[in-house]
Order: sequence, then C-alpha cells, then structure tokens
Amino acid sequence: MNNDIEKVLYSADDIQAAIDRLAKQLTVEYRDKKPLIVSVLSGAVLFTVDLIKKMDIMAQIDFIDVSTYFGGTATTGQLKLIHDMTADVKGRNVLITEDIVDSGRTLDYLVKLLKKRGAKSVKTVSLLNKPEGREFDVNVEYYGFKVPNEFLVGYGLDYKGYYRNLPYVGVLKLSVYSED
Ligand SMILES: O=P(O)(O)OC[C@H]1O[C@H](OP(=O)(O)OP(=O)(O)O)[C@H](O)[C@@H]1O
Ligand code: HPA
Repeated sequence: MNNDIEKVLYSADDIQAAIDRLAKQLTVEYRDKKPLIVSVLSGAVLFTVDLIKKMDIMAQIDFIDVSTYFGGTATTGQLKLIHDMTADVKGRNVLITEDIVDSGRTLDYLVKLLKKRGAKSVKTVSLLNKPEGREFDVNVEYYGFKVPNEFLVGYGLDYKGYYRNLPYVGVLKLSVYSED
C-alpha cells in the first residue's frame, strides 16, 4: 500500500499536532455546551476518534452516512442519506466532524438538514479544507490544513474504498489510476 504513494503531504506527526491544536480550541469553545458531535461516515472516523480523545469536555457522539448519488453525469451528483444518526438534534449544539471539505456538497446538505431538524447551532471541524474545490458556499469554522487541489488519500480518505488506513495523508502515483 505504501508503495502506491507518490508523496506524503501531512505525516502522522503533523496530523496529531493539528488535532492537538483543534482539540484545545474546541475544548474552550464547547466547555459548557455539552455538544453533540456528528461524525460523517466513513472517512471522518479516524479523525473523530483521535480528536474526541483529546477534548476534555462532556460530549455525545453520533454518526451519519451520506454519499454522492450520481443519477446521470458526475456534475449532477446529489446526496443520499445512507444511514441516519440516532440522536435528536433539537436544541443541541452540533459539531460536525469531517475528514475533508472539498466541493462542500456534503457539508451543505448536512448543515441544512441539521438546522431544519432544530439544532441550536451547527459548526464544523474538518481535518482538511480544500477551498479550490468549492462549489457550495459553506463555512468550515475549524480545520487542520488548507490543502492543494489534488486528490488525497490516507487517514480516512479513500480511493475506491482503499488507503483509508494509511496513518498519513498523501497523493497516489499516477500508475495506480492507470491500472484500473
Ligand atoms: O465536499 P465534498 O465534495 O462533498 O467532499 C467531501 C466528502 O467526500 C468524502 O466522503 P465520501 O462521500 O467520498 O464518502 P466516504 O467518507 O465514505 O469516503 C469525505 O469524507 C467528505 O464527506
Ligand atoms: O481529495 C479527496 N480524496 C478522497 N476523497 C475525497 N472526497 C472529496 N475530496 C476527496
């Protein structure tokens, strides 16, 4: 698996240092708010697990799974709710955890959904933020790294379901795509 990587952008140590910083900020922001942390399956799981262990606050955790549904061409991608969360968000301070915000499509869908369900506040923490990919006007209140407009894998990010378990974030060799 490591042999398929062209370059490492963020090492395991870089990632943990960013998570330390984010966890400190979030501990201050959410100290008395008993937030509901909503992790977006599957990519955000690694980040969420590492982050919440470093947040010294009372918080509940839930999971939601949405995926891009391509009815026709890739540009008409719509989102489909694959697996809903179980908690009632009404009146809650919700913190969405993401591995990456790219086009913003997933986050736009989730923020609207959670607000419609009556959340008191909805904010987002993402390990990675790719502003050059943006197609939807979304806010990422907290993020670890602003990343270049490249397809990234590792630490939750996948290519065809693989590479999520890399402890770092990197770029695949071109040969991996041409093997398909
Ligand atoms: O800003 P966007 O363009 O919406 O991209 C970001 C989303 O894409 C990835 O999820 P994906 O739908 O690939 O599912 P996964 O987490 O299971 O890989 C990632 O985990 C984000 O949720
Ligand atoms: O760069 C990416 N890599 C993997 N999955 C993604 N989903 C949105 N952007 C990306």
